[in-house]
Amino acid sequence: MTRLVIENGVFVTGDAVRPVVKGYMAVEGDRITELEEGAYPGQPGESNVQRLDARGKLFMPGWVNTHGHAAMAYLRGYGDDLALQVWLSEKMWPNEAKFTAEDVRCGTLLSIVEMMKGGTTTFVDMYDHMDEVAKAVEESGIRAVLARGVIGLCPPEEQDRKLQEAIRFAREWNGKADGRITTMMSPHAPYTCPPDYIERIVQAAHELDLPIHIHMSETIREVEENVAQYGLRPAAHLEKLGVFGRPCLIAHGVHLTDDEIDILCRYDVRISHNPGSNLKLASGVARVPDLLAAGLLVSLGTDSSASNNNLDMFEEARLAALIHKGVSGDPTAVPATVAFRMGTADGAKSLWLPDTGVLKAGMKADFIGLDNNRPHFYPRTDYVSHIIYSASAGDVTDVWVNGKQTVKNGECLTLDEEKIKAEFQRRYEGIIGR
Ligand SMILES: CSC[C@H]1O[C@@H](n2cnc3c(O)ncnc32)[C@H](O)[C@@H]1O
Ligand SMILES: [Zn+2]
Repeated sequence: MTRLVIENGVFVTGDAVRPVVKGYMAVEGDRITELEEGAYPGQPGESNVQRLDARGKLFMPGWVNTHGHAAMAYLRGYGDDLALQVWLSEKMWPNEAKFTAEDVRCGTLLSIVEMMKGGTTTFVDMYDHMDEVAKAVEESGIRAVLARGVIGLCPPEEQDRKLQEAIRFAREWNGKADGRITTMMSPHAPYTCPPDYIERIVQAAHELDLPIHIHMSETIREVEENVAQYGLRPAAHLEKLGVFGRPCLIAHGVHLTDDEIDILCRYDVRISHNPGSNLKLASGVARVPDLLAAGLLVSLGTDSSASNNNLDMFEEARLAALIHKGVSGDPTAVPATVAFRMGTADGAKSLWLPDTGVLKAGMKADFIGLDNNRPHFYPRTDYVSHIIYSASAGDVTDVWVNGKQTVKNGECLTLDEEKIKAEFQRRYEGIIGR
């Protein structure tokens, strides 16, 4: 087996024991095997070693994007400046209904190129035509946690069909692509899935032993309608339906009361914080400092490029570090170190991926290299501060996932970016004209 040794680099590890290592990192197969200070000593008579001089490079764990809908790239810049319900029902859903499986494949590939080039090594996708998404993940080399999102506002036969499809997809793809794909069950939201349908999805998640991913409490309107319709706020409603009896990741969680935070704590529910999408749709600002103080696991997601409008996790981490300071008046509300952890280690934990999100011997080799020689990386002071407050996706030069390089010198090695962009634009024009 070839051993890759990246030497003379700066490694921002995400590991509390050794946050920064100036030295070398060895990778064998899909794992990091060594991460040590100083010069690489070599080994007597060593062969099969690929040595990479990383002078001027800064390495960190790849970003973990815990919520999104990759194929919605087609709707980037379409339906801007609207609130969630109007945006969904008048702009997104009518156009998404026209997407073919092939459209989803190509849209997902475009988003994967964007994510990988921007330093994301793991992403969550909740969508339709998920076989195509899984194939795109397999081909690209990225890691993903995938779920067929189901909306139950339809006749019973269609509900059944969607649920069966979600079950089949989740069963068939879990652990595939060398273990890079895992799956979840995903009722879209309490306002799009009737209670009995959610209960059936929960039952399926129990049978498959899989987590649940769901949008929850994104807008005030949705919370008020939940109370009006079911007499409960969303957290109590989903608790009653058994959703939190499974490992669960909720997207958004913007409008939560103290009692709801208590419910989420009781079940160790994970929260994907999507600040960019929440700001753009004017949904509000999640109580992240309170969620963190309560001991909840909070990670970062972009949501789709139709509500963001990019998939840049540097931006999401910076927004998380900035908006909670602005809203609370407390400059320590979300420090840079916390924003970094939310986008990396806590993202991985939120997805039940214990072997990624941190650079350390024994972990999966999911990491990114940044050009550390750009002006905004000076002075050489606090690297985490520079990553959160100064860096951007364009600084990423190299990406490895599961020990394989997927981006080199800013070029995607596994996918043909130019071909994907050309096909994407052709398909976009077809979708809009349909
Ligand atoms: C059933 S597939 C996923 C579904 O989710 C929709 N969606 C995209 N962004 C959001 C959001 O911020 N809140 C709720 N739903 C969202 C998307 O349009 C798909 O139909
Ligand atoms: Zn979403």
